[in-house]
Amino acid sequence: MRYLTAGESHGPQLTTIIEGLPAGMPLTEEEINKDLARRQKGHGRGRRMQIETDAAQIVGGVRHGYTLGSPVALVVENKDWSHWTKIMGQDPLDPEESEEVKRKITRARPGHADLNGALKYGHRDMRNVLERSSARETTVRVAAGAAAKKLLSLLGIQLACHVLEIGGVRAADLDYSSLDELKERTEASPVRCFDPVAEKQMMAAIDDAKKNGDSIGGIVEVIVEGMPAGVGSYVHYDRKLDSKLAGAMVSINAFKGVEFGIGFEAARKPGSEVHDEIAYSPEKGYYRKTNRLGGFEGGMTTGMPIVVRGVMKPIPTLYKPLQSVDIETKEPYAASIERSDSCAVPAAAVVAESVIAWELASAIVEQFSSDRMEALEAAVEEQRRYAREF
Ligand SMILES: Cc1cc2nc3c(=O)[nH]c(=O)nc-3n(C[C@H](O)[C@H](O)[C@H](O)COP(=O)(O)O)c2cc1C
Ligand SMILES: C=C(O[C@@H]1CC(C(=O)O)=C[C@@H](OP(=O)(O)O)[C@H]1O)C(=O)O
Repeated sequence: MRYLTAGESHGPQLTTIIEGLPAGMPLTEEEINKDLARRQKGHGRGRRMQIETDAAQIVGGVRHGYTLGSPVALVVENKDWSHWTKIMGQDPLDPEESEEVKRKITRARPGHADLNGALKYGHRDMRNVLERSSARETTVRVAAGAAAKKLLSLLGIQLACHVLEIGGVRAADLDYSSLDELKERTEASPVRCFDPVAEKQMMAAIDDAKKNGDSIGGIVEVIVEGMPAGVGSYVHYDRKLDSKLAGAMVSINAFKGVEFGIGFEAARKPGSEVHDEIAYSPEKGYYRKTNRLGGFEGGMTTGMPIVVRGVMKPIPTLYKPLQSVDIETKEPYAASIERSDSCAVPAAAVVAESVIAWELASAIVEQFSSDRMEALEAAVEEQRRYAREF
C-alpha cells in the first residue's frame, strides 16, 4: 500500500490518496473522525485546536460503505483557512495588496524546517516551508492510519497508544488486563497516561513550561496485539519490518528516536536478560516466555505483542524565544510568537499509533493475498494456523 498527502497548514484543505486497500473492506467517515478527534486532544495544545474540528470526507474509492479496490481519497478542511485566504491564496500576488499580506517570513525558527527548507528550495519567504513542514499534515496521516487500523481490526489485530513520559515525569510500569482496558483508561486522561499520579505531575510540568515560556517533550508507546508471526523478512535490509516501523516513527514531526521492547536498556544488560526464551504449546503454538525484544526477531514479527516507543523533542516554538538570524539582513533577532502548542506529546501518541498501523497493514497486504478483504482474512487466518502447527 502507499499513500501521499498534500496540503498546507493554513491552506484550504489536506488531502490523502491511499492505494492498495483490498476491495470489500467496510470504511466510514465516522470511524476515521474518531481518530481525528483523538489527535486534536491533550493538555498543552495551543489555540489552533480550538478553531479546528477535523472531519474527513471520503471523496473516492468507497461506495455504500465498502472500499472498491480503487484509490481511496480523503480530504480534511482547514477551518483556519478562512483567516488566511489572502496570505495563502493561489493566484499571483496583487502588488496593491496590503503590507501584511505581502510580508515575507525571513526569520528562521530554530528547531523547525525553516532555514534548511528555504535553502533547499530557494525560498526567500519561509512561509513556503513552514506551511508544509507543520505537523498539521499529521491530520491526514491519522486519517490514512484509521483506514489501516480498520483493516487490522478485521484481521484481529488491535493497537493502543499511551504516553509514557512528559518533561521527565515517567508513568509507573504498565499494568493492564487487556488492550481495551488500557485504551479506556488512557482515552479518559488529558495527557493520555495510564498512571493517575504521573498524569497530574505531567499536567503540572506542562503548565510550568507554558508559564516559563518554554516547552517540553516526552515518550509515547504503541502496543500491538494479534500480529501473526513471520510478517516482514530478514532477507534484505529494506524488507525488515522493524526498520519500517522505526522509519515511520521518526517521520513524525519532532520525533527523534525509537525503541522496541526494553529498547536502549539492552545495551546495559547481559544477553541472558535480553533475549526471550522460546516455548511451545498446542493452543498458542510457539511463543516467547518474555517479550523484552518487543515483538521482533530478524526483522519479522514473533507473534508476541509489538511494543515500540518514540521520543518527541520539546516543541521548538518558544514564547521565550531562542536566538536566530534574519536571512535578509543576516542580523540576529529573537522571534515574536503568535501561538503554539506547549506540549503535543498526547496528540503525537495518536499519530504514532496511526503510522505504526499503516506500516503493519502495508506489510500484511504485501505478504498475503489482498485484492479482496475476504481473501485477505482467510490468508491471515491460514498463516496463524500454519505458524501454530509448524
Ligand atoms: C502533533 C504535533 C503538534 C505540533 N505542534 C507544534 C507547534 O504548535 N509548534 C511548534 O513549533 N512545533 C510543533 N510541532 C513540532 C514541529 O512540527 C516540528 O518540530 C518541526 O516540523 C520540525 O521537524 P523536526 O522536529 O522533526 O525536525 C508539533 C508536532 C506534532 C507531532
Ligand atoms: C495545526 C496543528 O498543529 C500545528 C502544528 C504546528 C507545527 O509547527 O508543527 C504549529 C501550530 O500551527 P499554528 O501556527 O497554525 O497554530 C500547531 O497548531 C494540528 O496539529 O492540527
